Amino acid sequence: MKDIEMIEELWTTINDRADHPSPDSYVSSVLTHRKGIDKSLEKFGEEATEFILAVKNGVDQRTIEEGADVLFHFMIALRAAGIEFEEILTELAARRK
Ligand SMILES: N=c1c2ncn([C@@H]3O[C@H](COP(=O)(O)OP(=O)(O)OP(=O)(O)O)[C@@H](O)[C@H]3O)c2ncn1[C@@H]1O[C@H](COP(=O)(O)O)[C@@H](O)[C@H]1O
Repeated sequence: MKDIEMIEELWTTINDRADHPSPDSYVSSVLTHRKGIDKSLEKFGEEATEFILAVKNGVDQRTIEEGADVLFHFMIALRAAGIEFEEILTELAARRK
């Protein structure tokens, strides 16, 4: 599977978990949390901090795992904020030199 297709599939899954919450779903648990959008923002902040600390300790497999956590929780926060992933890609594309 191409990397971009994997990201697209994950975005579709996140939206599906948001639209059809399931008790077994981690994504649903964040998006339906009593704290509302604050839960996804809190998780994104935590994962970003963990990534920074991991990099400061030297790049290794753990750094990769923390990086994946940051991207995953960023995508959940986007959904919570009502922002389409496509909008981020469009903005990045507009900045191309
Ligand atoms: N990529 C991930 C992914 N990365 C991390 N995690 C989960 O994210 C959680 C974060 O770990 P933490 O240690 O921060 O969490 P915690 O302390 O248990 O949680 P909090 O109480 O702090 O929220 C763990 O439970 C991991 O299992 C993920 N859960 C799901 N996915 C993807 O999301 C899809 C949908 O998952 P579900 O919503 O669970 O169906 C899956 O098919 C995967 O592709």
